[in-house]
Amino acid sequence: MENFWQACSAKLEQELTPQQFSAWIKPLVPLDFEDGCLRIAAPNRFKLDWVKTQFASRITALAAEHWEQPIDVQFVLDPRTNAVRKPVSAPMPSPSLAMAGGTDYADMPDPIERVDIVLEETKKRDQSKINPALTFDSFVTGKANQLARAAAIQVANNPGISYNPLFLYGGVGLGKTHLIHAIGNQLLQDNPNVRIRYIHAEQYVRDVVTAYQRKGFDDFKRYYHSLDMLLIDDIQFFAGKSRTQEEFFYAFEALIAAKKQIIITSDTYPKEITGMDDRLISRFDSGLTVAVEPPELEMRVAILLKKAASEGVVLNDDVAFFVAKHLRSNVRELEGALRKILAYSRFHDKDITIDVVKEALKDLLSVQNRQISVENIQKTVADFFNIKVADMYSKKRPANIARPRQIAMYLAKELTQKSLPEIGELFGGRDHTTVLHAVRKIAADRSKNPEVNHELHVLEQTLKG
Ligand SMILES: Nc1ncnc2c1ncn2[C@@H]1O[C@H](COP(=O)(O)OP(=O)(O)OP(=O)(O)O)[C@@H](O)[C@H]1O
Repeated sequence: MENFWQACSAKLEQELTPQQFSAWIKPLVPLDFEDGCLRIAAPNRFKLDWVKTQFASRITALAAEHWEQPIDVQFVLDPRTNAVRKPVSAPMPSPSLAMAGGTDYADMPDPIERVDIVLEETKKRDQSKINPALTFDSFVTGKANQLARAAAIQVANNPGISYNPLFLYGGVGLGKTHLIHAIGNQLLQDNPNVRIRYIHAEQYVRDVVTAYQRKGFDDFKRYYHSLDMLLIDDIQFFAGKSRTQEEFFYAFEALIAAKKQIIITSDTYPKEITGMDDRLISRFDSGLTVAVEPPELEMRVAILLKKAASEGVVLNDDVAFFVAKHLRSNVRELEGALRKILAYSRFHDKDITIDVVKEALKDLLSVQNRQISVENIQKTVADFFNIKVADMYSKKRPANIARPRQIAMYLAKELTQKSLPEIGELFGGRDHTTVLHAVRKIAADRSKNPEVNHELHVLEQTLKG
């Protein structure tokens, strides 16, 4: 038995990382071997459960190899630990771990060991660069992101199996980074030992440059190729960086072949990324590609209410609607506005009313309104759809003109203070019912069709500058 355990330990030491080996294998003690049954003791219930789920099959296989027959390997709680087991009142893990779920420490008998494990998990979490605050729980769902969220949950539950790579794309501040951190958090919660890494593409480029300067590509490769999950954010930053793309290609191939999960975000869908190697583009599209759309009004309201509640503030619905109606571009902008409102109301010791919001967001709202005139909208929409500005006021009605004109009317109603008759006047003296019809039609299309929503979002962003 001793011989087997020595050989088995040596083998596992080669196969595992030093941290894994010393955390999980070193503390195991072989107890006895009788009638083809080997009993191995773990020092506490936490390690026992972990070893059973993670390493039992490998150790059983090594035992069968050693004795050249099937061996019944049983993992038990170390009897000596049980004898000295006392009630525990050790400190709980750090709030960040608790927030993200983390391990259930209640069963751990030894306070020192408990602290060790917490420290080890904290170190792993730090290395992973996963932000514990960005979880599925704190992610508000709506039409705009429900598909992306469903895909993210699927991947978090079946990493490396369901969709690989998962490619999330969408405009700035729409929650892509949040979602991929949420996947990472769930994985770390399910298995604190998982080797996972979040990296922004710009950092990856810098790492490639450093590896190049220090001739350290072997270490670089070893590290990235050994991960269980790689989360890479804003991959459009790889554009034109051929050496980075080459390295990433190797990492991609190695990870996918080993059924390790890759998750990528970008500001646009794979084929639209410029300056990217074709073989990478085709690989980005080989798993599942999902868009994260700009949030619709109800979702913007829900986000404001949730973010305010997490700050301990109950926001009135009318206030949330006012803010959501005026700030349409993205969630980051909403968060910034909320921070301003909360700071303003605290500083002036005032309740949060619409008037207070108008005051607090004075600059932001005036920027929103200042640049946008109906003429500006007509020109931008005409450019976008490649028609003449004159077609905005003309009586012509072919679809390629009528639709952009309706979109321009909708945007004029949404983004300016003009009334329906005023807008009608500016569109070649049309009746206000024509404008109303256009506004309703485009609003309905927007709520049903993510592509229309995306198109309008692009136009709004362009108009807001
Ligand atoms: N659905 C959501 N629910 C709650 N918070 C959200 C949601 N979407 C975005 N956020 C928050 O908005 C901020 C911006 O989101 P995030 O950084 O994930 O955007 P992004 O799509 O990655 O943008 P970029 O392309 O600029 O990196 C973050 O603080 C994030 O937590």
